Amino acid sequence: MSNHYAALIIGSGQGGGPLAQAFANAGKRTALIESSHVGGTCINEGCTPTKTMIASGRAAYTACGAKAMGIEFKKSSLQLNIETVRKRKRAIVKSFREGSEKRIKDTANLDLIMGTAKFLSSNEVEVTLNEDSTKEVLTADRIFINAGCSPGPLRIKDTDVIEPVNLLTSTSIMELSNTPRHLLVIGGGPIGVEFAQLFRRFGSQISIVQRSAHLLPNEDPDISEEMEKILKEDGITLHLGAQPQWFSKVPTGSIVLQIKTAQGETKSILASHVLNATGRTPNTAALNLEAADIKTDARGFIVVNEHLETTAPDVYALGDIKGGPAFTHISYDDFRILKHNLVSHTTSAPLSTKDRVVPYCVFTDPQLGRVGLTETQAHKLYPPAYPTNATNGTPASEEDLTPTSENPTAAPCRIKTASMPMSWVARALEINEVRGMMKAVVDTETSKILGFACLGYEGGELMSTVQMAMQGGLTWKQLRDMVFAHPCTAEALNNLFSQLGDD
Ligand SMILES: Cc1cc2nc3c(=O)[nH]c(=O)nc-3n(C[C@H](O)[C@H](O)[C@H](O)COP(=O)(O)OP(=O)(O)OC[C@H]3O[C@@H](n4cnc5c(N)ncnc54)[C@H](O)[C@@H]3O)c2cc1C
Ligand SMILES: NC(=O)c1ccc[n+]([C@@H]2O[C@H](COP(=O)([O-])OP(=O)(O)OC[C@H]3O[C@@H](n4cnc5c(N)ncnc54)[C@H](O)[C@@H]3O)[C@@H](O)[C@H]2O)c1
Repeated sequence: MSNHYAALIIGSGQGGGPLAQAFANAGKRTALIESSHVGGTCINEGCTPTKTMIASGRAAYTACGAKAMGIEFKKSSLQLNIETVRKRKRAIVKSFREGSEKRIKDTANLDLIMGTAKFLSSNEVEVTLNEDSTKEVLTADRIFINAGCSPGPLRIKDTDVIEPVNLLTSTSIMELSNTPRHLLVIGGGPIGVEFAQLFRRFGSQISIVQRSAHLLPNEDPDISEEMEKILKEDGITLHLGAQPQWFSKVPTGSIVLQIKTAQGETKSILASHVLNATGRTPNTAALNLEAADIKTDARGFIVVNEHLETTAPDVYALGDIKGGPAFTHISYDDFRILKHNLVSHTTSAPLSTKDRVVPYCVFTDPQLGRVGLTETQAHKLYPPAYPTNATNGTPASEEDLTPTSENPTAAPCRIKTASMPMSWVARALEINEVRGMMKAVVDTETSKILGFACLGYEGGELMSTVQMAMQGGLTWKQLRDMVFAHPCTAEALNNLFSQLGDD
């Protein structure tokens, strides 16, 4: 059998699996190489298991809040059975993975090869097979890299004093058979906040140490502050703007992290376990990218253009390994772009990643659904025509922005925002889910909605509703005046956008 393929895909992540099937279904001989398990991070270690476990956390939260809704447990107290949580998580992961594996194995023209790929040149890959460590050399007309990312190293001094079983990653934490007594979460990104809240609900004491001034630092500060308020209400201790110094251990066995606080003071935090949630690094080490002259950026991510082409001819990268937004739906959209451009061969213009809308949802409870520009980003994109106070960084006042004979070009800022607490939403009050807020960013010149955030119950769903409106070209005025079914959460959009005026 020839070792030459029309398409060779490295990694069966959220883009790689479907892309392999698309080539094979188009009659192209295709190989999909996977070093670990089919389905990649999302199914095995990312979205699927975390959201399954978070649903258990939600059940605990709801049960604890049931009394306020008039439902009381009379005989037994509430207890966590982590073994059941873990079993349920494993079963769902297994069913998703086996489903993907079956679809791939049932596809004609597609060889699934379990092993680790390494470039020998831009059209030659050596695979070390998992089964017996033998090596095979494969060649291909086109090669696609969908090898993803892994938890990055924890760059704090004296990390080695922590017993390996107590130094957790987003993967190992989901396999614990006991909940940590005190979990110290380093990093306040999506992984940090989701696990912090989950394990708080499972009964752990939680501290988060976040280097930047806010959790989820890419959000507007008012959204991050609302998230911080919610997590504090849940009993989580936050150390924001804190610089971790070094780890040590006390005779009782507890781990101690010394931090410099935002105020410059030294503080010690005691913990039983540490979760490293400081970010993920691309899986490029095994790939020998130099042999194919595939360039990476300063952080090690593969450099691609808007058509996902790397610096090597006929070699493409998709998903997290190319940097940028690291989400399942983005990896899948990369697949759509490549399929359109290289498999479907439609006569329409090639698709690209340029100006792609990137929605996402952080699965805390309540969720944070976000799409489009934040207020901070919108102001950068559309600065006021006459930012009088730019020198001291404060926004120009209405007066400063009124055209006068001295300042004829003065113009008000075209960006406006509307926000309101979830406690104003009838549906939220009825179901006793009033935590959070929603916020929209609009362009007053075009009436376009530029961005939307909902930190609220099922916030991802409301965000998706607004996303559809944005992508369909609806204006904020149309949403302000649209008839939504009462009492759905979406009817709150009438109230939110009414704040921007009734003309
Ligand atoms: C804890 C956690 C929670 C997450 N939650 C969400 C969420 O709720 N929503 C969301 O959109 N995203 C979430 N993500 C991110 C999401 O999982 C990724 O963005 C998504 O899986 C896309 O990954 P990918 O397609 O780039 O590759 P991956 O899914 O990472 O797959 C890469 C595959 O390549 C294989 N591989 C690597 N190197 C080689 C090699 N040399 N040879 C052969 N095979 C190789 C790997 O074994 C892996 O199977 C989460 C991530 C984590 C870690
Ligand atoms: N619901 C979702 O969509 C979801 C959930 C989980 C993960 N993800 C994806 O996974 C990716 C990785 O998530 P993540 O949270 O690990 O990474 P991240 O890079 O988003 O966040 C890491 C945070 O850790 C902080 N940090 C880094 N080093 C630190 C240190 N030494 N001390 C204190 N703080 C430190 C950073 O300031 C940053 O805010 C995300 O980009 C996201 O796209 C998505």
